[in-house]
Amino acid sequence: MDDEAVRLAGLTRHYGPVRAVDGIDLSIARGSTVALLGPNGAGKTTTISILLGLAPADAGTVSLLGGTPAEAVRAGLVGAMLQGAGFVPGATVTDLVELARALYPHPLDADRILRLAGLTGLATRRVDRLSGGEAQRARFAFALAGQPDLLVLDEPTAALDVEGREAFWTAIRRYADDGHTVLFSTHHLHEADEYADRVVVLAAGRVVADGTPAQVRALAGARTVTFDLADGAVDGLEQLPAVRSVRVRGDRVVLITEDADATVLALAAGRGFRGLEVAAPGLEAAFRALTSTGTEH
Ligand SMILES: Nc1ncnc2c1ncn2[C@@H]1O[C@H](COP(=O)(O)OP(=O)(O)OP(=O)(O)O)[C@@H](O)[C@H]1O
Repeated sequence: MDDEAVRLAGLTRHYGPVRAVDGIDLSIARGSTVALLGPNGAGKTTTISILLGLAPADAGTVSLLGGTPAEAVRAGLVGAMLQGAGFVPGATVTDLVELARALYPHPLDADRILRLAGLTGLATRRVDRLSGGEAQRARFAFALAGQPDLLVLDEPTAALDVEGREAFWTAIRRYADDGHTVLFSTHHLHEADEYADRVVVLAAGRVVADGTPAQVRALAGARTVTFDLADGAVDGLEQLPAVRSVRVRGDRVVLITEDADATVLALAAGRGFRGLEVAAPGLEAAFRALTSTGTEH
């Protein structure tokens, strides 16, 4: 059996001048839980839509569980929870669950679906009368119903309160522990860190970091150290401890470091400088800077 659940190659999608997805290559192993982490507009939803066969790509290919997205969906191998997906008005939660079960060859038991999604007490409630968080749980129930090999969740916890989030992640963990593949998108580093075994960071339609939660957390802790060089000598700056990138603009130097204290101490021991500033560049800027390695003048 193919051990890849998802393979994206050279995926590209433009909206006019906007490069929503800009050449994404990604392979996801079966059984893994992968977070797509990125700020607003990073391209998460577009990537997920193309991956599921819901939107076309301008270029590139998608393979899901060894087939095309349409084949994988038709075979009932994929379940998805999309942002703001609508419901049939007037249907109850149970109707929704039964509809979802009817679409798949090996659905979960209806009671189990309701329990996993935290909807047992709301089984007879009309879906158009659910709160935002409850509706999100109903979308989760729909995604889970067919017991899909691959579960794709676009910002699944967006409308959930703290309790709802905890229950949701407990259910996801249980599902992933049964050997299923889970791909979810999020804005929140802590969610990616805590619940994924691999974190893929997107910014401006590109993969800018890809690693274990610990690796991505280390990158997220990066700082910029900015200063004017007293003697103008830029040689050796990239050798300072913990430095990941060096940018020089005239006399002004911007270092990205994973340990600002160590970098500044070594800098101070070796050379003169003025106007030192240390700042947290924010996740996106840190990831971008860290992925453009080396010295830039
Ligand atoms: N239908 C569309 N028409 C025009 N531009 C679009 C369309 N859909 C997305 N975009 C643009 O493509 C880029 C990527 O959007 P996308 O929704 O994929 O990002 P995202 O990472 O999911 O963001 P968010 O976290 O805000 O949902 C953004 O600049 C967005 O404005």
